[in-house]
Amino acid sequence: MHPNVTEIDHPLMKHKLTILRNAETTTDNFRRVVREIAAMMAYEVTRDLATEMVPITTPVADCEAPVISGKKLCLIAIMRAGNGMIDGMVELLPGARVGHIGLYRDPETLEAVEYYYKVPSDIDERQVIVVDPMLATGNSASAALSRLKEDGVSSIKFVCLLAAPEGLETMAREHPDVPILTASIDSHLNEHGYIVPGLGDAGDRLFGTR
Ligand SMILES: O=P(O)(O)OC[C@H]1O[C@H](OP(=O)(O)OP(=O)(O)O)[C@H](O)[C@@H]1O
Ligand SMILES: O=c1cc[nH]c(=O)[nH]1
Ligand SMILES: [Mg+2]
Repeated sequence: MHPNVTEIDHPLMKHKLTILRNAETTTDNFRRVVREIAAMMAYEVTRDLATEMVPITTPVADCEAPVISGKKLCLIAIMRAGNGMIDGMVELLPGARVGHIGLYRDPETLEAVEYYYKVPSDIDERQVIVVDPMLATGNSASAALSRLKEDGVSSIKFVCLLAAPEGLETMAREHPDVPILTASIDSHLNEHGYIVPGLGDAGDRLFGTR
């Protein structure tokens, strides 16, 4: 198992995940709840950001108060489904830059195929948070992380809604240095590489393409 995995244990998160898992949830509800969960995950994944004290004046007194310091943030969405999480995260992190990596999973081989790559030019100086709702075989996430490391990124975290044990194994083998935050570790992958019980195809459910 991966050395640094955090599974969020919170009733609000579990409740919202159940809405996503339910096959009867409509596209507009699915999209809205992904955005809400993503905001909660932004809160959780930034828990250890550095702060520094700055002098301010409240209506009552002068004081020193904390503000975020250290490396600037960059969110990276793995397209398509990762895009669904960006809006919720930037609501909490309005100063973050956003990059995109286009990857699709070949349905036969389950290998990740890259079709797009656009990230900020100073990506190597930023704290990077890669987001994708699904970690199934882990091939897509692993390819995205390898691509970012080629560009000199040294400080990376990975955030997903659902993780399969198989994907966590891939990440443990290929990226043990990258902390993973997930809303749930599910049971296993089925014969088509889908997470069980899962929520189906996240991209199709977000964008209504099936
Ligand atoms: O861990 P893996 O086995 O690589 O599977 C996970 C990937 O599959 C989904 O993307 P998909 O290929 O369906 O593309 P889409 O987001 O465009 O639908 C999902 O959003 C991940 O990127
Ligand atoms: O269950 C899965 C596996 C990969 N991609 C998805 O969207 N869902
Ligand atoms: Mg898909």
